[in-house]
Amino acid sequence: MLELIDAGFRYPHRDWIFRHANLALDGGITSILGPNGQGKTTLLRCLSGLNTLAEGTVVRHAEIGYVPQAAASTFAYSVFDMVLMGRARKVSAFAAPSRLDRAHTRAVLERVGIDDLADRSFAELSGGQRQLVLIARALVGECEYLILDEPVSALDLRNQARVLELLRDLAADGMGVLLTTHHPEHVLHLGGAAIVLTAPERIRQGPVAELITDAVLSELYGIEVVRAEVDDRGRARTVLFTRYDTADSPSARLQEV
Ligand SMILES: Nc1ncnc2c1ncn2[C@@H]1O[C@H](COP(=O)(O)OP(=O)(O)OP(=O)(O)O)[C@@H](O)[C@H]1O
Repeated sequence: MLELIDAGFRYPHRDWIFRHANLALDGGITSILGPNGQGKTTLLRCLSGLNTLAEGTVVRHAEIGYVPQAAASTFAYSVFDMVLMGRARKVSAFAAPSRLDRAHTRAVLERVGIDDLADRSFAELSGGQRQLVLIARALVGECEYLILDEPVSALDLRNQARVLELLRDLAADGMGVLLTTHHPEHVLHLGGAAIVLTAPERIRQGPVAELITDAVLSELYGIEVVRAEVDDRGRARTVLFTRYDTADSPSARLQEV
């Protein structure tokens, strides 16, 4: 449904963010991991059509809903209107939203768990609340592929869990889901596929179970990442932890050379 073929992107007068990239996304959940500044947002924007590739081709066979990273906002709209605006592509240019559009908006607010915020001003919300509103706004447009930039970065633990479950539900309903994250343990929980950005010409894609190993994560972040199995109500669950005493770790030595 989404594809990059020999794709390259660079900002004007800058080095390549990625080059000779080949990716094929066929639906389900795909998580993108990479260190700060490696190009995750840029890659999402290229796949969404918000940035234009410098080289190669992007193929888009799906209607895309894009959820940007939550940012400060001066929009004085109510949450309800803000989400309703996501319905725009379902409403003809000169038509007012119908009762059906309003009912759909209410249903999505409930599904995301923010119906109690409907009448609040978007500008007055916290970062986490805004993040949930932006997810609702993308969903209300009934896209086929939901692309989310760090959708849980501003959320507390319960809301992180709620959004992860929502993304799994949406994928189970047939929606493609592509997200960036700095939480490898969330990627293990979500399953599906992963994309790992290590360098402009080193972008790997594969099943989470095969690609997301201690060695790959340690290389990716330059800090030792170790997995452990814990008992989660009678079932084995993998958790990850980093070694903070990095002074003697192989990755610290690697960074020194
Ligand atoms: N508009 C721009 N003009 C020039 N350089 C940019 C622009 N936007 C981003 N960059 C640079 O491109 C690189 C990749 O940025 P990007 O936001 O895609 O990274 P990221 O992996 O999403 O980072 P983070 O995890 O910190 O959000 C960074 O070095 C950034 O400084």
